[in-house]
Amino acid sequence: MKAALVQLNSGDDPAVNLSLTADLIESAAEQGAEFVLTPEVTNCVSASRARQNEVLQREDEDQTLAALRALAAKRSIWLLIGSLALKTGDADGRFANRSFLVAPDGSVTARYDKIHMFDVTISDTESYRESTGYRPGKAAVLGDMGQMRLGMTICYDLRFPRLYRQLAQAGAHVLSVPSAFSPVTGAAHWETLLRARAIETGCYVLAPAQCGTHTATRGKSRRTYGHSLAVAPWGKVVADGGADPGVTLLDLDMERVAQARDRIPALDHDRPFGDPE
Ligand SMILES: O=C(O)CNC(=O)[C@H](CS)NC(=O)CCC(=O)C(=O)O
Repeated sequence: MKAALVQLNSGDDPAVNLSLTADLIESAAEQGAEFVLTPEVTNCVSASRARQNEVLQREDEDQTLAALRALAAKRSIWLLIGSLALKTGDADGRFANRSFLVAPDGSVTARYDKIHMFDVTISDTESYRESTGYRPGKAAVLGDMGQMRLGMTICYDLRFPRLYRQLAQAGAHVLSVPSAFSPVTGAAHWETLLRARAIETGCYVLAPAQCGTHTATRGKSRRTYGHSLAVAPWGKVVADGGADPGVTLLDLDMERVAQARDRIPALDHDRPFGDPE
């Protein structure tokens, strides 16, 4: 199966982001992609709670979701919408950071809310408090794509290997990690962590990413690392989206999943052990 990673530089206007995203998905489909993946917060990258309250919608009213479902159906492709920022109706006003797996008939077959929140101080000038704006999900999700199963994760989840192991042991062949990684941690950790998750699980790892400089909030712009990556089950990087928005194609070969697991059956070799003595 041919897959495509869509790399975006989403701003804080969902209508503009939708139009750019749809163009890139169309281009991927033109080039033969049957499975297209977009990054975390495809619909809106903004650090302004006021702006988010103004432009974000609930899932049942969200224009991006409706339009991308229609596009998947029109092109008859599988589509992973890496995530959408959505209103939830919760009393505390927090949003959901939710990933959608859309089938070629346009139906949503799986949805996953990001579990691990990026509440991190990277340096004196750079910190993130994701849990202020978003409510964390509580459940791991495996999407059914017929011949293969997709373990759905988002961005900072990447640092929690237990989630990936459980998804693989529950049947995942492919793991999605749509992201908006920081440039600093991206340069230091991104490729290594993605390759490790692929090697540990014998899964393909598909990580479409946000890139570049995003809309500024109170004079402070946010930057993301780019380099959408695809890693094969033996650990080789088979696609790299570079620094700019665009589409990167790759082949998914389920034989390679079986081969990697035959050679190193570590997924079946867990043994019980107690707390460290
Ligand atoms: O802010 C939003 O609207 C959506 N959420 C994100 O972009 C999140 C929280 S700021 N980004 C990450 O998880 C980056 C993780 C990362 O960079 C690392 O693990 O090193």
